[in-house]
Amino acid sequence: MEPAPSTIRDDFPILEQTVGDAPLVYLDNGATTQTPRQVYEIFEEFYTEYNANVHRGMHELSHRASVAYEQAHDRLAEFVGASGGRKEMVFTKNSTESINLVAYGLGMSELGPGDEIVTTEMEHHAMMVTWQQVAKRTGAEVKHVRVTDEGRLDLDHAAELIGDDTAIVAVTHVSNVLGTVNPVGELADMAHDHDAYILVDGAQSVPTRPVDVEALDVDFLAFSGHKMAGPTGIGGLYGKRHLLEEMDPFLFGGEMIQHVTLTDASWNELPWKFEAGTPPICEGIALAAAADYLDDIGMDAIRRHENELAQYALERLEARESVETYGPPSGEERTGLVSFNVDGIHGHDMSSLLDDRGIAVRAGNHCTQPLHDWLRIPGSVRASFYVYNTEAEVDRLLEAVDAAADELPRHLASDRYHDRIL
Ligand SMILES: Cc1ncc(COP(=O)(O)O)c(CN[C@@H](CS)C(=O)O)c1O
Repeated sequence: MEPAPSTIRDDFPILEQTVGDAPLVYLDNGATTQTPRQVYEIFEEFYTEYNANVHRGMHELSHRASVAYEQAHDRLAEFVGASGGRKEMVFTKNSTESINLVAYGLGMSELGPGDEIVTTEMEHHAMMVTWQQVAKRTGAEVKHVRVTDEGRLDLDHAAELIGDDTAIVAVTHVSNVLGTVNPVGELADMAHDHDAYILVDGAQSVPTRPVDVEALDVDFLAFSGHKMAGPTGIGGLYGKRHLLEEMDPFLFGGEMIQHVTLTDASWNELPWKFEAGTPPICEGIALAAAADYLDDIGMDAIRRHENELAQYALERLEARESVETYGPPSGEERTGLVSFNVDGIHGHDMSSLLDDRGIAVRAGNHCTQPLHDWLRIPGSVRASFYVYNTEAEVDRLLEAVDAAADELPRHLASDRYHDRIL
């Protein structure tokens, strides 16, 4: 039996507040999700009972912290379907750092002139900028798979681009703007048919649907804890064990070494080789609690709930003549987000008006400027849902969108947000 959002909401006291004189409607989950008591209570337990550094102390507290931190790696490996446990799960700060770990550990060391990196037009800057910089520094060439008019990847174009010169395919699993769910298993087959690696950006998929890295046969998967009901400052990189064994670290220091002389060093075993210095210990332990929390709801139940809310919102937005929506049309499964604009109203004004009504959305380019250039818009308004959101909250959003069309002078750019880069 899937717990209803109403019972889930009891785990998120933050949602019970009012903003201005309206109950909070938090619809910015694509940026970061809220954290249930089952996760934030980990912090009190850790800092009152067993806070200590890991792998360094020969004492009880350090032992308990080390065991919990190590087991958290095993738990997150299990969460994404990795049978290799902690040997295939590196904790990082976030998806961005996970992607950069592959860029430095593999891209910078293995790519050169003649090699090609295939990515897509819908990538977040964490992928877009990282791989363009790898190309600039190695002489490799970046190619971008086109996005169709309906916001899907053009797979025929992908098949054209992925060839014998392709060294790595770097693709988002789910678009944080379009809501599109990309066929990364198919793209992995294309990459492997040409002996290329595939790195998947799972920032918006790991929190919202079942992800099985071995069934998909991806080589690397990046994700962030704060997008999956976990804390900020912790993320993960799944990597096939043999690939991580072959990769060199790019952060050096304590913890990641085995033996050090004045002139050289040998590396620690996986995953510690890639976790230099004191890690985010409690954050990692809390992330395992977040994985437990989401699994208790059920990742397929979350996928269904996300899609249902997105369809509910999209159908209603599509029905409004003054509203333009982005991504696949209603009826086609998507993740729990809808990006849109209301004719003549700047996204920042819309976001400001919604905020006045207690509704938190995001407006801007959502760290996908090339995608917005392709959409020929300066930005978009994005409502993104999670396990605790309800249809009644979508109704609040739509009522406010309708009110904006009447209340806001057209083309008035409010100065409240314009000086902020969103
Ligand atoms: C597809 C995708 N890929 C990478 C990232 C980066 O996640 P970090 O935890 O910040 O490293 C994000 C984060 N997107 C947020 C912040 S820009 C959004 O509002 O859409 C993402 O959506």
